[in-house]
Amino acid sequence: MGGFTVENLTLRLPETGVTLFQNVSFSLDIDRRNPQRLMVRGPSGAGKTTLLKCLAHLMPHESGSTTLDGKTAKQLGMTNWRARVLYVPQRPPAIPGTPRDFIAKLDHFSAQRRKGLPATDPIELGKSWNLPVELWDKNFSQLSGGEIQRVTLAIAISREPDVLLLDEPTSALDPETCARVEATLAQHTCIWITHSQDQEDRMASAILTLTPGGSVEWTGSTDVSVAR
Ligand SMILES: Nc1ncnc2c1ncn2[C@@H]1O[C@H](COP(=O)(O)OP(=O)(O)OP(=O)(O)O)[C@@H](O)[C@H]1O
Repeated sequence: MGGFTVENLTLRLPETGVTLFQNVSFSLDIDRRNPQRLMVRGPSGAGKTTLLKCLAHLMPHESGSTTLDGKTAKQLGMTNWRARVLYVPQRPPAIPGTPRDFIAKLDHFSAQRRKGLPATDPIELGKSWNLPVELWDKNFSQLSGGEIQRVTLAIAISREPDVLLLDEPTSALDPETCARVEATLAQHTCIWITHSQDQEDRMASAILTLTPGGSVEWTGSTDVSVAR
Protein backbone atom coordinates (compact mmCIF):
# COMPACT_ATOMS: atom_id res chain seq x y z
CA MET A 1 0.00 0.00 0.00
CA GLY A 2 1.55 3.33 -1.04
CA GLY A 3 1.17 6.79 0.36
CA PHE A 4 0.78 8.33 3.76
CA THR A 5 -2.06 6.81 5.76
CA VAL A 6 -3.45 7.93 9.10
CA GLU A 7 -6.03 5.81 10.88
CA ASN A 8 -8.06 6.86 13.90
CA LEU A 9 -5.38 9.12 15.33
CA THR A 10 -6.50 10.31 18.73
CA LEU A 11 -4.86 12.42 21.40
CA ARG A 12 -6.16 13.29 24.84
CA LEU A 13 -3.67 15.40 26.76
CA PRO A 14 -2.71 13.38 29.83
CA GLU A 15 -2.11 16.53 31.91
CA THR A 16 -5.58 18.03 31.42
CA GLY A 17 -7.70 15.23 30.01
CA VAL A 18 -8.64 17.49 27.09
CA THR A 19 -9.19 15.62 23.82
CA LEU A 20 -7.45 17.60 21.07
CA PHE A 21 -8.42 15.32 18.19
CA GLN A 22 -10.27 12.06 17.86
CA ASN A 23 -10.30 9.43 15.13
CA VAL A 24 -8.49 11.45 12.48
CA SER A 25 -8.27 9.23 9.40
CA PHE A 26 -7.10 10.05 5.90
CA SER A 27 -4.79 8.88 3.20
CA LEU A 28 -2.59 10.97 0.91
CA ASP A 29 -1.13 9.62 -2.32
CA ILE A 30 2.50 10.55 -2.64
CA ASP A 31 2.62 11.37 -6.30
CA ARG A 32 5.04 14.03 -7.48
CA ARG A 33 3.02 14.53 -10.66
CA ASN A 34 -0.18 15.18 -8.74
CA PRO A 35 0.70 16.35 -5.23
CA GLN A 36 -2.08 16.76 -2.71
CA ARG A 37 -2.36 19.45 -0.08
CA LEU A 38 -4.39 18.85 3.03
CA MET A 39 -5.06 22.14 4.79
CA VAL A 40 -5.59 22.06 8.56
CA ARG A 41 -7.58 24.80 10.22
CA GLY A 42 -9.27 25.49 13.52
CA PRO A 43 -9.26 28.04 16.31
CA SER A 44 -6.10 28.92 18.16
CA GLY A 45 -5.31 26.23 20.70
CA ALA A 46 -7.45 23.58 18.94
CA GLY A 47 -4.47 21.27 18.48
CA LYS A 48 -3.26 21.86 14.91
CA THR A 49 0.44 22.06 15.76
CA THR A 50 0.11 19.11 18.09
CA LEU A 51 -1.50 17.05 15.31
CA LEU A 52 1.43 17.80 12.98
CA LYS A 53 3.92 16.88 15.71
CA CYS A 54 2.11 13.57 16.25
CA LEU A 55 2.22 12.85 12.50
CA ALA A 56 5.98 13.43 12.57
CA HIS A 57 6.27 11.27 15.70
CA LEU A 58 7.83 14.18 17.54
CA MET A 59 5.26 13.62 20.27
CA PRO A 60 3.24 10.52 21.11
CA HIS A 61 -0.42 10.11 20.21
CA GLU A 62 -2.80 8.15 22.36
CA SER A 63 -4.17 5.69 19.81
CA GLY A 64 -4.40 5.13 16.10
CA SER A 65 -1.75 4.50 13.48
CA THR A 66 0.35 6.20 10.83
CA THR A 67 2.05 4.45 7.93
CA LEU A 68 4.21 5.49 5.00
CA ASP A 69 4.11 3.10 2.06
CA GLY A 70 2.53 0.59 4.44
CA LYS A 71 5.31 0.82 7.02
CA THR A 72 5.08 2.22 10.53
CA ALA A 73 7.58 4.68 12.00
CA LYS A 74 9.00 1.86 14.07
CA GLN A 75 9.55 -0.27 10.97
CA LEU A 76 11.16 2.59 9.06
CA GLY A 77 13.15 3.87 12.03
CA MET A 78 12.32 7.18 13.72
CA THR A 79 15.09 9.20 12.07
CA ASN A 80 14.07 7.98 8.65
CA TRP A 81 10.39 8.64 9.35
CA ARG A 82 11.03 12.19 10.53
CA ALA A 83 13.15 12.87 7.44
CA ARG A 84 10.38 11.58 5.17
CA VAL A 85 7.45 13.12 7.06
CA LEU A 86 9.16 16.39 7.79
CA TYR A 87 7.76 18.87 10.29
CA VAL A 88 8.59 22.51 9.52
CA PRO A 89 7.90 24.57 12.64
CA GLN A 90 6.26 27.97 12.58
CA ARG A 91 9.22 29.40 14.47
CA PRO A 92 12.30 27.19 14.47
CA PRO A 93 14.25 26.96 17.69
CA ALA A 94 17.35 29.19 17.86
CA ILE A 95 19.94 27.74 15.48
CA PRO A 96 23.60 28.72 15.94
CA GLY A 97 25.63 29.94 12.95
CA THR A 98 24.44 30.66 9.44
CA PRO A 99 21.95 28.87 7.18
CA ARG A 100 24.90 27.66 5.09
CA ASP A 101 26.47 26.12 8.23
CA PHE A 102 23.17 24.43 8.98
CA ILE A 103 22.97 22.87 5.49
CA ALA A 104 26.52 21.56 5.91
CA LYS A 105 25.54 19.96 9.24
CA LEU A 106 22.48 18.31 7.68
CA ASP A 107 24.58 17.01 4.80
CA HIS A 108 26.90 15.46 7.36
CA PHE A 109 24.08 13.23 8.61
CA SER A 110 23.44 10.82 5.79
CA ALA A 111 20.13 9.66 7.29
CA GLN A 112 18.72 13.10 6.52
CA ARG A 113 19.60 12.80 2.83
CA ARG A 114 17.28 10.98 0.45
CA LYS A 115 19.14 8.97 -2.11
CA GLY A 116 18.14 8.74 -5.76
CA LEU A 117 15.98 11.86 -5.84
CA PRO A 118 16.77 15.03 -7.77
CA ALA A 119 18.52 17.45 -5.47
CA THR A 120 16.90 20.80 -4.84
CA ASP A 121 19.40 23.53 -4.07
CA PRO A 122 17.89 25.55 -1.22
CA ILE A 123 19.89 28.64 -2.17
CA GLU A 124 18.59 28.56 -5.74
CA LEU A 125 15.08 27.94 -4.46
CA GLY A 126 15.51 30.87 -2.06
CA LYS A 127 16.45 33.13 -4.98
CA SER A 128 13.09 32.40 -6.57
CA TRP A 129 11.48 33.53 -3.30
CA ASN A 130 13.35 36.86 -3.20
CA LEU A 131 16.04 35.65 -0.77
CA PRO A 132 19.42 37.17 -1.67
CA VAL A 133 22.35 34.76 -1.81
CA GLU A 134 24.32 36.78 0.80
CA LEU A 135 21.67 36.01 3.35
CA TRP A 136 22.79 32.37 3.61
CA ASP A 137 26.04 33.59 5.19
CA LYS A 138 24.41 35.77 7.83
CA ASN A 139 23.78 34.48 11.33
CA PHE A 140 20.26 33.17 11.90
CA SER A 141 19.98 35.71 14.71
CA GLN A 142 20.33 38.53 12.15
CA LEU A 143 17.52 37.32 9.89
CA SER A 144 13.97 38.68 9.88
CA GLY A 145 11.01 36.45 10.69
CA GLY A 146 10.04 36.17 7.02
CA GLU A 147 13.61 35.38 6.01
CA ILE A 148 13.92 32.64 8.63
CA GLN A 149 10.59 31.23 7.48
CA ARG A 150 11.75 30.99 3.84
CA VAL A 151 15.24 29.69 4.71
CA THR A 152 13.76 26.97 6.91
CA LEU A 153 11.24 26.00 4.25
CA ALA A 154 13.81 25.97 1.44
CA ILE A 155 16.09 23.71 3.49
CA ALA A 156 13.15 21.42 4.32
CA ILE A 157 12.21 21.09 0.63
CA SER A 158 15.84 20.43 -0.29
CA ARG A 159 15.79 17.31 1.91
CA GLU A 160 13.18 15.85 -0.49
CA PRO A 161 10.68 14.60 2.10
CA ASP A 162 7.64 12.59 1.02
CA VAL A 163 5.30 14.76 3.10
CA LEU A 164 5.89 18.30 4.31
CA LEU A 165 4.14 19.17 7.57
CA LEU A 166 3.86 22.95 7.42
CA ASP A 167 2.96 25.09 10.41
CA GLU A 168 1.71 28.41 8.96
CA PRO A 169 4.61 28.51 6.48
CA THR A 170 3.81 31.89 4.95
CA SER A 171 2.48 33.76 7.99
CA ALA A 172 5.33 36.32 7.92
CA LEU A 173 5.39 36.91 4.15
CA ASP A 174 4.06 39.73 2.00
CA PRO A 175 1.44 38.71 -0.60
CA GLU A 176 3.84 38.71 -3.58
CA THR A 177 6.43 36.53 -1.82
CA CYS A 178 3.68 34.34 -0.43
CA ALA A 179 2.46 33.70 -4.01
CA ARG A 180 5.96 32.62 -5.03
CA VAL A 181 6.23 30.21 -2.10
CA GLU A 182 2.76 28.84 -2.77
CA ALA A 183 3.73 28.16 -6.41
CA THR A 184 6.59 25.99 -5.15
CA LEU A 185 4.52 24.25 -2.49
CA ALA A 186 1.88 23.38 -5.09
CA GLN A 187 4.43 20.85 -6.37
CA HIS A 188 4.75 19.03 -3.03
CA THR A 189 2.63 16.77 -0.86
CA CYS A 190 1.80 18.91 2.17
CA ILE A 191 -0.22 18.93 5.33
CA TRP A 192 -0.48 22.62 5.94
CA ILE A 193 -1.82 24.69 8.83
CA THR A 194 -3.28 28.02 7.77
CA HIS A 195 -5.47 30.71 9.27
CA SER A 196 -6.04 32.29 5.85
CA GLN A 197 -9.30 31.54 4.07
CA ASP A 198 -7.85 32.91 0.83
CA GLN A 199 -4.84 30.62 1.04
CA GLU A 200 -7.10 27.69 1.78
CA ASP A 201 -9.19 28.51 -1.30
CA ARG A 202 -6.06 28.71 -3.45
CA MET A 203 -4.23 25.66 -2.20
CA ALA A 204 -6.52 23.05 -0.62
CA SER A 205 -7.10 19.60 -2.05
CA ALA A 206 -9.01 18.91 1.16
CA ILE A 207 -9.60 20.69 4.46
CA LEU A 208 -9.50 19.23 7.94
CA THR A 209 -11.01 21.41 10.64
CA LEU A 210 -10.21 20.73 14.28
CA THR A 211 -12.96 21.78 16.64
CA PRO A 212 -12.91 22.29 20.39
CA GLY A 213 -13.85 18.96 21.94
CA GLY A 214 -11.72 16.96 19.51
CA SER A 215 -14.10 16.06 16.72
CA VAL A 216 -12.94 16.81 13.19
CA GLU A 217 -14.77 18.07 10.13
CA TRP A 218 -13.85 17.56 6.48
CA THR A 219 -14.57 19.75 3.48
CA GLY A 220 -13.62 19.69 -0.17
CA SER A 221 -12.13 16.23 -0.04
CA THR A 222 -12.08 15.85 -3.79
CA ASP A 223 -8.52 14.69 -4.22
CA VAL A 224 -7.52 13.38 -0.83
CA SER A 225 -8.84 9.98 0.05
CA VAL A 226 -10.51 10.59 3.38
CA ALA A 227 -11.89 7.87 5.60
CA ARG A 228 -14.57 9.34 7.87
N1 LIG B 1 2.92 18.80 25.53
C1 LIG B 1 1.84 19.44 25.92
N2 LIG B 1 1.40 19.33 27.18
C2 LIG B 1 0.31 19.97 27.59
N3 LIG B 1 -0.45 20.75 26.81
C3 LIG B 1 -0.07 20.89 25.56
C4 LIG B 1 1.09 20.25 25.03
N4 LIG B 1 1.20 20.59 23.74
C5 LIG B 1 0.15 21.39 23.46
N5 LIG B 1 -0.60 21.57 24.55
C6 LIG B 1 -1.85 22.32 24.61
O1 LIG B 1 -2.67 21.80 23.59
C7 LIG B 1 -3.47 22.82 23.03
C8 LIG B 1 -3.24 22.82 21.52
O2 LIG B 1 -1.99 23.42 21.21
P1 LIG B 1 -1.52 23.60 19.70
O3 LIG B 1 -0.24 24.37 19.73
O4 LIG B 1 -1.54 22.29 19.05
O5 LIG B 1 -2.72 24.51 19.12
P2 LIG B 1 -2.89 25.19 17.69
O6 LIG B 1 -4.24 24.79 17.20
O7 LIG B 1 -1.73 24.87 16.82
O8 LIG B 1 -2.89 26.75 18.09
P3 LIG B 1 -2.39 28.06 17.31
O9 LIG B 1 -3.35 28.28 16.15
O10 LIG B 1 -2.51 29.13 18.36
O11 LIG B 1 -0.97 27.83 16.86
C9 LIG B 1 -3.08 24.10 23.72
O12 LIG B 1 -4.05 24.37 24.71
C10 LIG B 1 -1.73 23.80 24.30
O13 LIG B 1 -1.52 24.57 25.45
